[in-house]
Amino acid sequence: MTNCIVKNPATGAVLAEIPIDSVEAIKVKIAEGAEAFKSWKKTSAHERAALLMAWSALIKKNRQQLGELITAENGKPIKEALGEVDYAVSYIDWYAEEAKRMYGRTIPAHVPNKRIIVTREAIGLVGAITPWNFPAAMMTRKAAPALAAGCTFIVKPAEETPLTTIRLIELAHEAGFPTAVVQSILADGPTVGEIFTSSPEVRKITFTGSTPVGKWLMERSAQSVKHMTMELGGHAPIIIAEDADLDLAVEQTVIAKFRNAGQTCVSPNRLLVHANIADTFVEKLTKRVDLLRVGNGMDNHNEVGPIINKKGFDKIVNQLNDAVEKGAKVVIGNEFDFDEGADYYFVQPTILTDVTADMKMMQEETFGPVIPIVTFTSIDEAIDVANNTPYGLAAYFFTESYKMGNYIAEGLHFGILGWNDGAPSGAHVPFGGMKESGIGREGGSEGIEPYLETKYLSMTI
Ligand SMILES: NC(=O)c1ccc[n+]([C@@H]2O[C@H](COP(=O)([O-])OP(=O)(O)OC[C@H]3O[C@@H](n4cnc5c(N)ncnc54)[C@H](O)[C@@H]3O)[C@@H](O)[C@H]2O)c1
Ligand SMILES: N[C@@H](CC=O)C(=O)O
Repeated sequence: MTNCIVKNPATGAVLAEIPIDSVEAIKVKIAEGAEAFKSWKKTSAHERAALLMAWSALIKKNRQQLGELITAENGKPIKEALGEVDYAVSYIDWYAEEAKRMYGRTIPAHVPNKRIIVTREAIGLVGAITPWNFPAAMMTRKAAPALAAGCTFIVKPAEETPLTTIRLIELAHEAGFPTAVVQSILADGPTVGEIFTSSPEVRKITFTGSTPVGKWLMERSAQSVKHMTMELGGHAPIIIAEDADLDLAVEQTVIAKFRNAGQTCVSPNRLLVHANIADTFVEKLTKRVDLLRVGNGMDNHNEVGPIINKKGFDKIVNQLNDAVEKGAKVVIGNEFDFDEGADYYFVQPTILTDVTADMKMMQEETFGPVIPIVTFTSIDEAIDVANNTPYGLAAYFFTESYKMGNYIAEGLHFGILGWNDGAPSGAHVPFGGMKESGIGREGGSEGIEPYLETKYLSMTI
């Protein structure tokens, strides 16, 4: 591959053809990033904060253009894409503030004539790898804390959606960041993975993407003992307890599930509903889902965009066929609008009942607008089913009882919990997963920690 062909997933039209970086060119950029670290780490936190604020201002000024770029290359509805720009910039604003709070401490010494000072310093050059589903936010969620901490940064966006990243990096340079401090590279994943993991100059890898690729990067990085942040796949459950506010549960389920056509790491993949309210809930949910309009995200009326590519579409169809063959009932959906020649793929929002644990979608990430529903009769059973996955990213539950809510929250083994809340993400919270959903947290005061090392100085006075 010498060129990266970027397509509009809603139409299959080619948006851009961009030359990919050669291995040599990537190595040069890594060397430049490592060299730039020597002076960048010495800048003051206030100076770095000011540059982040200048970058944020330029992104806000270019909000509409960036939103349209996201919709063009990712497909999500323009309203969501503009929301993603705001979400992306909120990480920059947050870490512009956090840059100034990288506090150290002093430790009382064990003898009178010693003083001990603990400081935090930047790790070095960070290699970032990002997915296509949030081309702006997954990048700034890494770049902002890295730059705030004093690290230099080099990002490889997904081949499906590099245009947003390229534009964001241009804006960073326009804001005043030195060219070698924040860079992007364009090449296929395995090539960059190979280079990043084997480079002694890349001191940290921060990756958002699938669990198998994350595992591969971790294995390879062991050789040079790199710092790693892994934001990997998920298989979120929603538990609807018997006393849940069903209208609220329906509204929040729709928000959580159909954002980005279900192509979101925190998207619910299983809906567990108490048997006594299942019929009412399914009826209400179906009525609401029936209202969702599917189509090109540039049309403001559409709420569910296309699937990113044929590979993603085939996976969804395969899971649906498997479920139906094994006895699932289609309440709504399981319909498609696609054209392999033109290369676009839409999936109608789908609800399935009579779902069983042996169906593929109950174990694998679907990454599409599909809700499989299973029923339960006791909350302990629901918690066990919810936890029965190697993933541990997000989980949601709906109950009006504070006792029940706390009981469920304590029983769930997931990094992110939404109680009566289908949209728990934000720059100010520690986003991340347990088990095979990842290592480390992004966002919040926790999100800058992975870019810092601890050093202490012991002085005899
Ligand atoms: N936990 C989170 O915060 C989070 C956020 C968004 C997406 N995700 C996950 O990302 C996945 C969807 O994205 P995807 O299908 O593009 O994932 P993916 O792992 O195939 O690709 C993600 C990125 O990794 C690159 N890549 C692929 N193979 C590589 C390799 N061998 N070495 C280095 N880089 C490589 C890709 O080019 C892309 O840039 C889902 O599993 C989703 O849950 C997780
Ligand atoms: N949508 C997630 C990112 C993963 O896809 C978020 O809320 O940040």
